[in-house]
Amino acid sequence: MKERGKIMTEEQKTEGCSESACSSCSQAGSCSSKKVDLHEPANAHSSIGKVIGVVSGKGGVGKSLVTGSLARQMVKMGYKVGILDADITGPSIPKMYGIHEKAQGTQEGILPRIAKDGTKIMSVNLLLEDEEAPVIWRGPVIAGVVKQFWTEVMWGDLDYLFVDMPPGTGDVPLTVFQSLPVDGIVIVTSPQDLVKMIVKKAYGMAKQMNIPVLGIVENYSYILCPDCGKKIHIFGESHIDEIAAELEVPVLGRMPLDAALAEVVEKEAFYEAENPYLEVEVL
Ligand SMILES: Nc1ncnc2c1ncn2[C@@H]1O[C@H](COP(=O)(O)OP(=O)(O)OP(=O)(O)O)[C@@H](O)[C@H]1O
Repeated sequence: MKERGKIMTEEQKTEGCSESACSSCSQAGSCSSKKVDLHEPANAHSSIGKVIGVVSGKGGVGKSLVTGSLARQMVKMGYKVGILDADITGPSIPKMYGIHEKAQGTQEGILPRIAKDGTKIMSVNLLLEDEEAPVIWRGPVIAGVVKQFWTEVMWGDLDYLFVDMPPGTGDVPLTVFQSLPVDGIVIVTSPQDLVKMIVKKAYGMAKQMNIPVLGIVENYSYILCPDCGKKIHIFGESHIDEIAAELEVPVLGRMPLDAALAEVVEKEAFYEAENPYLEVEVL
């Protein structure tokens, strides 16, 4: 199926035939170019409503914080939520939620850890002997682990599974997009001009994989002066509206650098985090 150096889109996987053409084609029975579904089956003990990827074109823009915030929002609305930490070399989700115990396994799969607000979490840090040990694995091994977080983790009943992706458009996002039935992605960005190009790369990748972009979140948009309440745009003027209009996707929030959010992460108590800057109803 794979062509060297090319991402295969859903259309390309059918090698030129459209799905609707298949049913009326005289060679339908013997044809080898039928649409191939590369999605891996979830674990038999998982029943997952929507899978939402949280991506960023570059590192450090607050992707994990946004993943957690989206999860919190859905938990507060009464949904059953999980977070699959696909950021294998820089996992931060378990620590944010104060989880340091290892995940347990049974004959049938691996059990995610459950945070104090009920969010189910799986991360490589829940499997490593020493959570501070670096993960020095090659791309295909990392991608394989992410796939196992889908096929071997017993997620149970979830309305939403958020996938905290590693930054960029490398091996792991590609594996996630190809192997998991991702319903949509949220792109996290920061205000610098350079980011425009980077957002377009993340958007372009999702587009090529036929995955809807649900919206963009701009982080580090401003700081609020504690004395006069004025918004100070430390990274310069925002380009988010321009980008969103060009790509025809909604802006889901503009987050300031916020001491309360930083504190709840430092306290490892994200299960009680409030993020009032995201305008997300239902994803
Ligand atoms: N709006 C914010 N206000 C305060 N602190 C923030 C904000 N956004 C992110 N941070 C803090 O900045 C740090 C980096 O954020 P985070 O880990 O979410 O980034 P990331 O994009 O996931 O990073 P990486 O690309 O390395 O995975 C964290 O300590 C986080 O708590």
